[in-house]
Amino acid sequence: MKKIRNPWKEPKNIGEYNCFACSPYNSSGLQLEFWENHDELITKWNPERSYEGWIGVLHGGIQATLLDEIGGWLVMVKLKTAGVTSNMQVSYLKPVKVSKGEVTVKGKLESVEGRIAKISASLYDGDGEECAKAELSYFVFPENIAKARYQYPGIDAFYD
Ligand SMILES: CCCCCCCCCCCCCCCC(=O)SCCNC(=O)CCNC(=O)[C@H](O)C(C)(C)COP(=O)(O)OP(=O)(O)OC[C@H]1O[C@@H](n2cnc3c(N)ncnc32)[C@H](O)[C@@H]1OP(=O)(O)O
Repeated sequence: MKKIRNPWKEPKNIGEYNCFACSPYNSSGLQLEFWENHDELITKWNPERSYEGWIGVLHGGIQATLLDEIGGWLVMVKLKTAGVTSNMQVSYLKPVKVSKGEVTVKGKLESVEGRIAKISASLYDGDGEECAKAELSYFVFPENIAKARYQYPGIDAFYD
């Protein structure tokens, strides 16, 4: 698995880079990191009880955030541009027990039709069981727009 570099992780971005899911500077956020494994993008995250909905169960909104974020980074790494989520459908298959520890989220590009990228993503609990999955549509911007408006730094910035 290849580690993906976070191109915005620079002290000069403190206070500016606040993504709830991926900013290392957002103390209220998930502070996700990413890896690439062939056609998949992967993140791992250790839930704490403060992210529960029902007792002991990871809140479904947090699960949706994890599934959405893997899509955002997949667009940046695999399609080499930036996009925004235009649609996502989540299926919650089994409760994610916080006590089972680190969850793993994997995303994969399914297709690109015009400006819409279709992405599938799955969330696995600490036992490796698939507990949620999503079908995502991302509206993908041309690279020049991504660079001009979305701070997209270009693909080389994601690799050491
Ligand atoms: C300091 C460092 C910080 C770094 C910071 C990093 C953060 C790193 C996080 C990454 C990971 C995020 C992962 C979370 C993902 C979400 O959470 S995204 C947020 C949730 N989603 C949204 O907010 C989307 C809301 N929906 C929409 O904006 C619109 O419905 C959609 C999806 C853009 C589609 O709209 P549409 O009307 O079908 O499309 P349209 O208006 O034709 O085009 C949209 C825009 O693209 C432009 N465009 C499209 N195609 C072209 C083209 N070929 N040429 C030029 N312009 C074009 C259009 O001009 C238009 O621009 P504006 O008019 O808005 O200025």
